[in-house]
Amino acid sequence: MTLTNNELIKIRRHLHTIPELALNEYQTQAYLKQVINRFPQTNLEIKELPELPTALLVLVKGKEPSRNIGYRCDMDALPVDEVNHLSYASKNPHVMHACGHDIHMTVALGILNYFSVNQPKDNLVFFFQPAEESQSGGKIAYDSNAFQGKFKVDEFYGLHDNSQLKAGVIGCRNGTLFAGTTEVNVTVKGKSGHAAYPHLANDAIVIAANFVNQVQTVVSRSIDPTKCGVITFGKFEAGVIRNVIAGQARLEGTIRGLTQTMIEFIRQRVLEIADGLEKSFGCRIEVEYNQGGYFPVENNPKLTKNFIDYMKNNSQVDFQETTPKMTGEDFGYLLNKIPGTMFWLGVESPGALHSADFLPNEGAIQKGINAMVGFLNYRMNLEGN
Ligand SMILES: CC(=O)N[C@@H](CCC[C@H](N)C(=O)O)C(=O)O
Repeated sequence: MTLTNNELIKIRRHLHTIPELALNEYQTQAYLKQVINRFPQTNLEIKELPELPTALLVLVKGKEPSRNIGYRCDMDALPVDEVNHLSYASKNPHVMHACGHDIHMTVALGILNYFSVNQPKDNLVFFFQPAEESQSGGKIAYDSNAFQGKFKVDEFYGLHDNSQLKAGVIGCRNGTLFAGTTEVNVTVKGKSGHAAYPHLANDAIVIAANFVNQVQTVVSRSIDPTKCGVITFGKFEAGVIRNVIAGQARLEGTIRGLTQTMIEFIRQRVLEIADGLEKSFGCRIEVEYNQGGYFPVENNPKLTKNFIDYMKNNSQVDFQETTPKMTGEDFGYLLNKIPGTMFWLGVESPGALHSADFLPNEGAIQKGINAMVGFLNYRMNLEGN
């Protein structure tokens, strides 16, 4: 059976109702298996990973394989409360597919469905990856030897949806597509006390507020204005009640750069600022970093040239060359180990990625499938590359 556009949309909508956070994608995995089990099984083989139990690897055996081509999509969602009133809105409280991974999985299923019906020349390895938003599922899979033996991958492709591109547009560039990131957790340890006696306490909220303000100068004052860096703190927790001075504050954020050197420079400046504030406020500030697999996403020059040439010269594809973006992706880790290409699929949403009103245009799904099926067929017939 070949999935129709209506069936693809039903699949995407079902996935949208069952969003799950990183490493908890059990309902999602069960549903993916249910869909894949309806495809012709002759050339398919499914593998699960004990080290990453919600992942799914699917091998499509080729007719005359000369290589294994990987296609990766991510499965997890975000802790966001959906505001769109949709018949297929999230049924899992406080969790939403606000980054479009439901679209990513549907496109992957569409491509997999096509090649389960039309046997490819090469072997194809589909990787349904948990934990892209945090915890680096791609890194866990690679480090636990997921891509070995029959499931070895010689080159990897993957997409991310883009709310700013028109629905169905394929965007890409050679070189760096996305930034590398480092998660940063900061704990400010002051001294709690009575709101009326600030001189006897050491207010962690005041210190943390100073910290947030001072780190803004790293990007604006310490970095060459022609280069890119980001520091965002998305979470700030402190205090228990209005009339007790908070003794502790905790911040969670992300540091980003287009190169590893930039990321390390920002990390160093943040430590220096924390050090300075410790001295001036007489407190303790603990800074922890975790880069995991969020390396800059570096597209392979040769494979990406092939990809862009195909997309540009195909009259059915609306292609746009894009600039690097400060979004992160643990596909950067896989591309650091295995050559490949990441690209954008336009979904033209009124709400941005990661926002509660993210609403991708589903017209992008079939276009993304067609573009990638066409590219994979072209790639499999390219000799000597
Ligand atoms: C495409 C996208 O939005 N990816 C996430 C990746 C998160 C990386 C890591 N957890 C961090 O926050 O640094 C992004 O936020 O860009």
